[in-house]
Amino acid sequence: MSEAVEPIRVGVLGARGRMGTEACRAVDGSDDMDLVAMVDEGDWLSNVSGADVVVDFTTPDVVMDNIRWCIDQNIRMVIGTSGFTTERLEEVRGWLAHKPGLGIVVAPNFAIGAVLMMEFAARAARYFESVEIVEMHHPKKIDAPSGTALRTAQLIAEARAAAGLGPVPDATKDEMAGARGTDVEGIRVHALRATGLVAHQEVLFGTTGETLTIRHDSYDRASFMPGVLLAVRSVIKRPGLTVGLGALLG
Ligand SMILES: NC(=O)C1=CN([C@@H]2O[C@H](COP(=O)(O)OP(=O)(O)OC[C@H]3O[C@@H](n4cnc5c(N)ncnc54)[C@H](OP(=O)(O)O)[C@@H]3O)[C@@H](O)[C@H]2O)C=CC1
Ligand SMILES: O=C(O)C1=N[C@H](C(=O)O)C[C@H](O)C1
Repeated sequence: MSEAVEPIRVGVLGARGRMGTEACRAVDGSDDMDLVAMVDEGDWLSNVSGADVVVDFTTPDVVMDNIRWCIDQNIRMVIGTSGFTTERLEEVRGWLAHKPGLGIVVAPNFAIGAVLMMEFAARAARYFESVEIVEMHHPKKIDAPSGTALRTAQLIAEARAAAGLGPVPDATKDEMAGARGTDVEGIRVHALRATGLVAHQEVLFGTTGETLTIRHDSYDRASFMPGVLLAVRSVIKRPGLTVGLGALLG
């Protein structure tokens, strides 16, 4: 006789937001998960204390407090909220060092196509002297550049450094503020906002006589949900900090 497996108890932070609403629906529709708490601004964070895993889709200004609290309560987390600079990731890694066995997944983008776009960009980076990132989102997005663009820039910067590439060539001397985007670890990132968009990104590489453009489009937030569920299932048996969904895809 096989033993019955207990469902994973999941709490969602930012539950009334665009992503939180979708995540609650996806968790609720999963046979192996129970949605045990839906928390939004103004609700008690302690409502998630019975959860095995907390999913966070809030805002960059509150996510670090949420992480600190969940780590203190020994609750695993799956974090989709943006704003994770290298410094923030290091801070979370430091907190987790005191809790061996506890796992957190920070995924800048849960869409499979976006994960591949980042991987392909990291792979291409060493072959092109020039690279710029253009991220395009709906106008209700409060942060810029996007978490996906930040992560892509980090990965490209790492790959360039490993290949011994110098700075991206750019003769600009006379610049109106913002015209050349923002500098993320030496990579120029441009953020566009327009009604009708959901989440889109292009990475443009250039070298002598050719360019390569890698583009990903999410047209619907449903594109993120298989990745969210995969991360919830994975974090149960994955201690430490995992950055990006790539490591969970096999
Ligand atoms: N990793 C990924 O694949 C994806 C990540 N994202 C990221 O997820 C985040 C959320 O995006 P989105 O759903 O569009 O944004 P929304 O603004 O729609 O949702 C955020 C929600 O969090 C709530 N909130 C704010 N503070 C708290 C708090 N302290 N505790 C609990 N809830 C709180 C907000 O409430 P109120 O409105 O009342 O302030 C709001 O309901 C963003 O950082 C976004 O970039 C988005 C899509 C995909
Ligand atoms: O706010 C959004 O919508 C999105 N946020 C994430 C990000 O900042 O990269 C992921 C995706 O781009 C959608």
